[in-house]
Amino acid sequence: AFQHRLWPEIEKTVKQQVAMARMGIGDCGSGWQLFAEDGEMKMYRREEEVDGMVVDPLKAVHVVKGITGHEVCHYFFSPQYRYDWETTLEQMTVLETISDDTLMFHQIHKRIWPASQRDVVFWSHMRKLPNDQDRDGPDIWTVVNNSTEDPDHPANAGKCVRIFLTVCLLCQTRVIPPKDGTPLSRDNISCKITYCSVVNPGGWAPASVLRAVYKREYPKFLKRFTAYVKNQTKSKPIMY
Ligand SMILES: Cc1cccc(-c2n[nH]cc2-c2ccc(F)c(-c3ccc(S(=O)(=O)CCO)cc3)c2)n1
Repeated sequence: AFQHRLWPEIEKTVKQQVAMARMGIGDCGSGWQLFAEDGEMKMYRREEEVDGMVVDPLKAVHVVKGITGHEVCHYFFSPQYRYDWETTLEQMTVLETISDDTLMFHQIHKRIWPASQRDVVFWSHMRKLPNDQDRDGPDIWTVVNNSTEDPDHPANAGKCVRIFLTVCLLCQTRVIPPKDGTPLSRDNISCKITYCSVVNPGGWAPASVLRAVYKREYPKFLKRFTAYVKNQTKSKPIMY
C-alpha cells in the first residue's frame, strides 16, 4: 500500500509512546510525583525544564467502569465529537486524512491569561495492539497525537504561539464475566486508561502559571472526557 511520508515517524513514535505508557510509575525514586487524585484517577508529573521552559511530562492513570478501550479511543480520536468534550478548543481543522485511522489536525485553544493564545498542528493515529501479556485477554487500544509541521500553517505566523506536544492515550479493557453465564453487560467491563503527555509551550510562559494551568486543566479534562464517553455509550451496544 502507498506509504505516506509521515508513516515511518508514526510507526516509531507509536511504539515508543506505548512502551513508555506501559511503564509503571515505579518507585518514587523515578521522579514521578502524584499531584492530583480523585477516586480512581491519579495524576503524576515530573518537573522538567528545557531552555528554561516548563515541559513537565504528565502521566495520568484512571479506571472507568462500563466502557471499553476501543470506545475510549474512538471518542478521543474522532473529530466529530471533539467540541463536545474539549472545553478549551476554540477552533479545530482536519488538515489531512492520511488514512481511516490517521488524521492531521490544526487546533487553536482558548487563551490562558497572562500567556498568549496557543495553537498546535499534530498527526493523530489510532491503533489496536495485541495484548502480549495476556494472550487471550482483550486487545489494547491507543491514540497517539504528535506535533508535526504543515507548510500551510507555519508556526508563529499569526497571533498564536505554536506549542509542541506528544500525547499517548493507552486503554486496556477488563472483562469480569458474570458467574451465572448471563450475557456480558456494561456492568462486567471496565477500562484502565493511561494518558501521557509532554507539552512544550512554545513561547516563554511563567513556570508558576503553566504548572497552575496543568494542575487545574488536566484533572478537569480527563474527568470530563471519560464522563462524556460513559454518557455516549451507556445505551449503545458494547464496542470491543
Ligand atoms: C488539558 C489541558 C492541559 C493543559 C493546558 C490546557 C489548556 N487550557 N487552556 C488552553 C489549553 C491548551 C492549549 C494548547 C493546547 F495544545 C492544548 C491541548 C491539550 C490537549 C490536547 S490532546 O491531544 O490531548 C486532545 C486533543 O485536543 C491537545 C491540545 C490545550 N488543557
